[in-house]
Amino acid sequence: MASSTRVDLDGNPIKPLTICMIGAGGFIGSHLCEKLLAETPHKILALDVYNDKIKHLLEPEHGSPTLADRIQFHRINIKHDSRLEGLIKMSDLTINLAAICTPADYNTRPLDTIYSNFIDALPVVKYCSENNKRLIHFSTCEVYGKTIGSFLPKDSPLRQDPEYYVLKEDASPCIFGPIEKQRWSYACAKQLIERLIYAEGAENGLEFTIVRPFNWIGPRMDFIPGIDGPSEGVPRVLACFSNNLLRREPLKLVDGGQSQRTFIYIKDAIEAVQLMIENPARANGHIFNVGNPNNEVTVKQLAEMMTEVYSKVSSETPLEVPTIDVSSKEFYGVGYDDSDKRIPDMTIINKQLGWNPKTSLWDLLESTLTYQHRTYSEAVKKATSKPASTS
Ligand SMILES: NC(=O)c1ccc[n+]([C@@H]2O[C@H](COP(=O)([O-])OP(=O)(O)OC[C@H]3O[C@@H](n4cnc5c(N)ncnc54)[C@H](O)[C@@H]3O)[C@@H](O)[C@H]2O)c1
Ligand SMILES: O=c1ccn([C@@H]2O[C@H](COP(=O)(O)OP(=O)(O)O[C@H]3OC[C@@H](O)[C@H](O)[C@H]3O)[C@@H](O)[C@H]2O)c(=O)[nH]1
Repeated sequence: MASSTRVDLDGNPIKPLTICMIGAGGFIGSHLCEKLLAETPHKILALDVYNDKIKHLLEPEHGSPTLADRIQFHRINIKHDSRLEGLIKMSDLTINLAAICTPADYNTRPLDTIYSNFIDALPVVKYCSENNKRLIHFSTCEVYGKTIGSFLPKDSPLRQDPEYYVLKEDASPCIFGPIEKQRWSYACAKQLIERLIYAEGAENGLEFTIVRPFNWIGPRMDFIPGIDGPSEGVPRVLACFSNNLLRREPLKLVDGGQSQRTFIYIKDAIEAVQLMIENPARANGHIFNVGNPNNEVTVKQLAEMMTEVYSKVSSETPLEVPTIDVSSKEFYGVGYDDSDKRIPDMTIINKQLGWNPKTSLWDLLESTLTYQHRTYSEAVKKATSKPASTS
């Protein structure tokens, strides 16, 4: 529990903060709220349109009354709510997590995606800048787009050279596909809001930190279609594959599952965010990659590992044919495109905050799939065994 003698990385006492957390009810927000309440004295003004994932923190009867005293939920849609500026003014720090951030939306709802990731973030940046409030803004690793290496001939030896694929905050270009590949609507909107925040820092002195998460995964990520989200909804890959495993269906590999990702355990990643919150002098003015370069797999390898881990934690035998290939057009529709490979360079975050990820892919999948099995397996069994309606 929080003690009055907590110090930052330079040995200075950490002052209790009031934090305006926008998008606090989502996957990352729920873990950040949990950690800040458990380990720090900070107060949270939690803004979101939903609060299901933080309900356990808001109700004193389920948690400690002292924890619930330090979090206040405000059901606010930041698109149109005049309370936003007041809440930012009341806080020492604003953390903006709100976004449409599932790839299935980028090419099918590009307008909503651009509005959510650029236009809706504008007032947040403006209020922080005008009121001299610090901002931690969540961007994405997708701003890098494709690697330089992906444009080299398939057999070029340069493809093996890290210079052609490792993603560096202060050196790598942002490479997106053509406009008709609407997949890039999200990355492009995130890039423009990064540039705007950076410019507010340069011209108006805004104190900011930009976070580029590289595939953070863990419990409470997205939803299981037909259980706690729409039946036809397409969440991110962890939830898609969890859903397939829970329903004993083959896992769908988009375009053969050849794209590569590095996955990081949410609990490791949240430690980096806490360091940013509590070390403003080291974090202000920086853009940070937050990922685990040691956990790289192709999506096909991820599917195979998840199948093995799920079989272990559920004691169910895997399917004889555990995966099937599906085209991206069939799975996501027209305008889909993909990032080929995402390895974060860790130099800047290491130097500024001394942070390193810890958890291996196997271990993080084991704890996450144990959670998925415990949380959803009964509900999925019930849903799949329901007799057809007779009315
Ligand atoms: N999880 C990852 O690996 C990952 C990777 C890259 C970037 N990010 C970024 O991190 C942030 C948080 O991601 P997440 O994984 O927690 O997603 P999430 O969808 O679980 O959380 C986003 C939250 O924002 C809320 N929100 C959206 N629009 C809002 C609005 N207009 N008003 C109020 N609330 C609104 C949603 O209700 C949701 O609870 C996003 O900006 C996302 O782009 C996440
Ligand atoms: O069922 C599925 C789902 C997804 N996939 C593939 O798995 C890979 C990862 O897909 P995810 O849904 O997790 O999303 P991506 O990694 O492409 O993008 C994510 O990256 C960072 C964030 O900004 C967002 O959370 C999201 O854009 C993609 O190659 C996708 O095509 C499958 O093969 N099968």
